[in-house]
Amino acid sequence: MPEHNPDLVRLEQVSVRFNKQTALNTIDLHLHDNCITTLIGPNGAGKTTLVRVVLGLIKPSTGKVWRRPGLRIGYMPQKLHIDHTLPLSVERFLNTPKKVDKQLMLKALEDVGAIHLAKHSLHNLSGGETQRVLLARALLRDPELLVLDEPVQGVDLNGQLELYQLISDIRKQRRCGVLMISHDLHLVMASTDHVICLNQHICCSGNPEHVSSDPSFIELFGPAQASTLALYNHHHVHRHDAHGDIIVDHPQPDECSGHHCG
Ligand SMILES: Nc1ncnc2c1ncn2[C@@H]1O[C@H](COP(=O)(O)OP(=O)(O)OP(=O)(O)O)[C@@H](O)[C@H]1O
Repeated sequence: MPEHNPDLVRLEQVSVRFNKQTALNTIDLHLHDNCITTLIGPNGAGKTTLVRVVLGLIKPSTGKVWRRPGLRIGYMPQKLHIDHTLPLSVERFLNTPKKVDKQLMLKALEDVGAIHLAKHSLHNLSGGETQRVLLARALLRDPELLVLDEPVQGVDLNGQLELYQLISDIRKQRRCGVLMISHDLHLVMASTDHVICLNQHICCSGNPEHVSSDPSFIELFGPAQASTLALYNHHHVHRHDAHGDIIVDHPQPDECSGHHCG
């Protein structure tokens, strides 16, 4: 039997220029089944542009894009743009613009913990509930690749952690690939396999611990952010002995978690 190719999307030496401005510079990127890749970078770094290239909405000025033939992509936008004067239930929203299979819709709502919201008005949902409904909509196509543009925007801290956990669970259940944009590496650390730090070009990439100690990450985000991350790492790198007492494991500075996507 031929071996299953885990690649979903490959970008090779992709550059995007708008007029004379370079938004992306020679980007190499592989997205795989069952792997969460997070894009971080300052405002204007090209994160949304990169997502749009992956979605096929922007053609690169130079470089190559390959997608698995027939690839099903579920996309969760940053914000919901709807007319607040129109009454719209969650169920109806999920059936717009095209009616979807009811079982699929219920399964998607169940997977995001929002089945109880099916009949609710979309306009009365909290920030976290709205994001769950948007995520359910992205799941309707049974995607092989989920693309999430700042999925926790407008959500309080606890809600953000819950959403990242949910994204992690969805990946585990469906074994799909995930590409998401985040502004906050320390919140997303536990729920990502691979981080790409972008500032027009890829400044550094790897597992979250590796990226957080990379000099170019520290240069981009400043030492304060990096030391918060270092603290966060230390808090989480410990085990408990038979009595429940903490045994601290000291990580090596550039230790790799050994995780390989795919
Ligand atoms: N359609 C466009 N035409 C011209 N310039 C664009 C276009 N889209 C994006 N840009 C420019 O490209 C650069 C990268 O924008 P992009 O939205 O990809 O950044 P980002 O990292 O997603 O930013 P943010 O974190 O602020 O959302 C910016 O300088 C932006 O002004």
